Amino acid sequence: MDKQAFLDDVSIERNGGGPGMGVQWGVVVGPAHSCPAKEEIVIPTGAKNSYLDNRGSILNSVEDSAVADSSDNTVVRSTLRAQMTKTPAIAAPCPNKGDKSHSSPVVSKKQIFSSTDPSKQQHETQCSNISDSSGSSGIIPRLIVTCDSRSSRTGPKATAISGFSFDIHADEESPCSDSGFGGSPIPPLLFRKLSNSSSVGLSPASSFEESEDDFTGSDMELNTHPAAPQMLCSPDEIPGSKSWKKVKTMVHWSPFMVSFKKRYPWVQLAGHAGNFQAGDYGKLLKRYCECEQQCLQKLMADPLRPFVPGYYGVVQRDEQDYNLMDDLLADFDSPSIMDCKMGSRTYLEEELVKARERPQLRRDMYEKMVEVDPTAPTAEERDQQGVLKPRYMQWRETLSSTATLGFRIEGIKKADGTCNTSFKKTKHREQVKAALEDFVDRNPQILKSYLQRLKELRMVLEKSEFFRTHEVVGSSLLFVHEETGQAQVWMIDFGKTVPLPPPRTLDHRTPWVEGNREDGYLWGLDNLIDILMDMLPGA
Ligand SMILES: O=P(O)(O)O[C@H]1[C@H](O)[C@@H](OP(=O)(O)O)[C@H](OP(=O)(O)O)[C@@H](OP(=O)(O)O)[C@H]1O
Ligand SMILES: Nc1ncnc2c1ncn2[C@@H]1O[C@H](COP(=O)(O)OP(=O)(O)O)[C@@H](O)[C@H]1O
Repeated sequence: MDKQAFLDDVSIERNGGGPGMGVQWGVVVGPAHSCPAKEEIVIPTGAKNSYLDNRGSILNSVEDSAVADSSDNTVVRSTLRAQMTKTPAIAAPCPNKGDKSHSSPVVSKKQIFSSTDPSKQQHETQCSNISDSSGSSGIIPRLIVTCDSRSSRTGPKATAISGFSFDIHADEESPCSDSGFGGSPIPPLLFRKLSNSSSVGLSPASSFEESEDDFTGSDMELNTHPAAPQMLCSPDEIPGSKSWKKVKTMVHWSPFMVSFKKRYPWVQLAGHAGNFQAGDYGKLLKRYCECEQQCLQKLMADPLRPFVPGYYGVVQRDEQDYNLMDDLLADFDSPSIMDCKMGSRTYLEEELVKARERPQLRRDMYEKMVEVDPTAPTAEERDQQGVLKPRYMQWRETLSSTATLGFRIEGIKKADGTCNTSFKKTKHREQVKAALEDFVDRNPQILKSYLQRLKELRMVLEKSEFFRTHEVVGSSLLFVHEETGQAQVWMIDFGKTVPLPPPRTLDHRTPWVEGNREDGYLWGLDNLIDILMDMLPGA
């Protein structure tokens, strides 16, 4: 079986049998805040799709596996692992796009691959209708004031309070930055990021299991369902366990000619739940966001190309558009992963403007705030049980190292299976250093590899036309290494990376004042490199 069929629509064809014969789907679902799967639900093949759609919020970090039962029926079991991410999303519109729906060009698979050729990329930037805010809106306070405390909250529907719209259903918001800044309406309960401190977030330092391998049928048609990156997961499948490998070896030599090839574990460390699906082998589908599409497309023709996931265009699955990109974990067997959100600012300037024009109170953000620090909300905010998104974002920035170092750790998952997304208060240099030391297990080789890669990245960033001409906000560096010493870093998440109106450029180091659009990305990278240098033996 080729890679194409891998992780595509499922049909298992036994020798002489029809598609789907004897297939059952066992979906193991765990609570969103804990990694290991808990409860098992067997779903008939036909029902799987809608089930998965409905449970999109738990569809991350999953893998495929197959076993052959004693009666020679091939059974595909799908284990859905609760993710380390935020709540579900259906689409991911770009910043400054009022319309959450979109009609993007959907390309065929042939087209997808031709789109990787930068010379053929003719798609003009559509995301550039972002006004230059400098000087256009008069005096703009850096910190957004909260609502009038005399206002009352009247119920679950959006309510106007002293000129603010109370947006109780934050879940209705776009994951691509629009939300809470006067964002546009989208279907209810579809979008929201799951805070790692919120009730739907992850428990800190949780551990989880990963299936090591996967299977393909070389002599039979086997496609896994697109909506379900899957894994087999049972309580005894602890990391490093070889028992499952044995089963698969057995299947490999079964009369059904199932063959296996190496399958890597996939983990989503941060971001919006339900945003990702498995693509063909080594590829990921990320829910479509026009801004991200534009960025990735341009990046394929920029010197930064080796530092971002390969991008293959827009694909449609179950009437949903996705950006198809490389899965950066594909070349790793047992990776340790870290997501660092770069920059000194985590919201776009245009979002501030929107927030002033159409302020919306966010109860979910208020709750996330209170969960971390009950004393954080002002009296007014307590009264309103809501905060404005910019206020929340700025609070997060000053609570963490974003404001002081220009980056923050969002999550770490180590090869030993432990994961930690509880870095909201990791603020000071020494705290960050301790977390980084733990991440690399004080392994100087890994440290050096990371440093080399980051220095290369910095060099390329400094000469990248793309970087110079974009405000890069909310983008992360994804660190991936394994014990062998292999260590890589990539830039990911361009959902809030927007072009500047020509001929403006940024140096990404100048401190931000509203209007200058600076994002502090390189300042953060300088600090990150400096801390890592400090960790070198003898430093
Ligand atoms: O990390 P926590 O504290 O949960 O806060 C999140 C992050 O700041 C998200 O930024 P990022 O996407 O850069 O991770 C942001 O998404 P966007 O600004 O992208 O939309 C979420 O806004 P909402 O999606 O509006 O909830 C916000 O709730
Ligand atoms: N190309 C990729 N390859 C592997 N993992 C990825 C890739 N892109 C994202 N991830 C995983 O998903 C997480 C969230 O990604 P991100 O793009 O920030 O999502 P969102 O836009 O929902 O915030 C990352 O922390 C990482 O763990």
